[in-house]
Amino acid sequence: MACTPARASRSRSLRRGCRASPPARASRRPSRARRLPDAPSAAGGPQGPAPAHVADRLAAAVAARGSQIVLGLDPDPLRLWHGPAGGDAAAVAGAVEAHCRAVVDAVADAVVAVKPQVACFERLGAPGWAALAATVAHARDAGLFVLADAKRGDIDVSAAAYAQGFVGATPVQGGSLPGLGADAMTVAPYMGLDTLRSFAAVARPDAALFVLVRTSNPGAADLQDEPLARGGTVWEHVAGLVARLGAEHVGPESGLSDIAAVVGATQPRHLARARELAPQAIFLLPGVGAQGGRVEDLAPAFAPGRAAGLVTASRSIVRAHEQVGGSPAQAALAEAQRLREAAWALA
Ligand SMILES: O=C(O)c1cc(=O)[nH]c(=O)n1[C@@H]1O[C@H](COP(=O)(O)O)[C@@H](O)[C@H]1O
Repeated sequence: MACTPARASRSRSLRRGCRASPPARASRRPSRARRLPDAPSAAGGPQGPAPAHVADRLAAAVAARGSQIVLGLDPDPLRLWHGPAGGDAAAVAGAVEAHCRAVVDAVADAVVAVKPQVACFERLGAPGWAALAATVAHARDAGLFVLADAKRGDIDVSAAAYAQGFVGATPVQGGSLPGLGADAMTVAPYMGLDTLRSFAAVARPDAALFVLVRTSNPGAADLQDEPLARGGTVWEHVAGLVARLGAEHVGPESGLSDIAAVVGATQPRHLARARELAPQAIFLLPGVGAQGGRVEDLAPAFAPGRAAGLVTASRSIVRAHEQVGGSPAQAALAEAQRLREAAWALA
């Protein structure tokens, strides 16, 4: 089929299909930048075409949906909304998928993204991966940005393979095989900047990386807070690397980069310094609720704008009914809405 300008302008996917693609292009996942803005916004109406840069796309979605909340999906087979799951891996994975679909359906109106914790699916083997893929597709159909929480890190070739699996595609004879199709993935920085570059080479231009900078767990202090001989701490150095890599690809509309930082909400005293070191990075803020963090303490994260801070919560939303009673769906939506309002009031 001939590639006309009109056809090529319809979508980024079509544009890709119409141009001569070098092999490196084949390693990138098929673009689905159009999905988020066409989804119903929190205010109700359909939105216009999506910006091209992933951070601009996310910022547009935050504005359209009126939410900076990320729904964490960490399904535990013994604590599913429809009851504990048992049987073989296929049966348990089926129950996990049904649970995740129900959770997404319940809270989609109050959140901008989902963050499936991939270990919770991978532990179920091949059926678990299928459940993850179905959950991702369901979240995308609900208009949500998808952040695969994989926390990968490895040397260049292996980093590329991980990235192809989550946010890219794998070049094969005669074409490429799509990966999971996530908009972003979490990565660990401790193998160095060259490995982050290898992830970024696959993720760019469509997907984002969320780099662990200062995590929410108590043991984060063991390594990340260690002082460096030349001054500063390990995590501050990582924040600098995030800023350096991110400065290469900043969204023209949002001013935010495609290299984001994970900064735990449990130690909010670090936020102002992190923001100083990485002024254009989107911050993912885990640790609210079950780990003791409070949205009210997170204001420095949002200094560059509303989309610069994403508050992620898993247990406090999905298990809200265990605290307040009532139906799991209603309790989850109420908690997600409470978080949304608290975060929105800060920016
Ligand atoms: O990258 C993450 O999402 C993450 C980073 C971090 O510093 N701390 C942290 O708890 N998480 C994730 O957040 C989820 C737990 O969230 P809660 O249930 O809300 O505490 C798990 O999937 C963790 O892997």
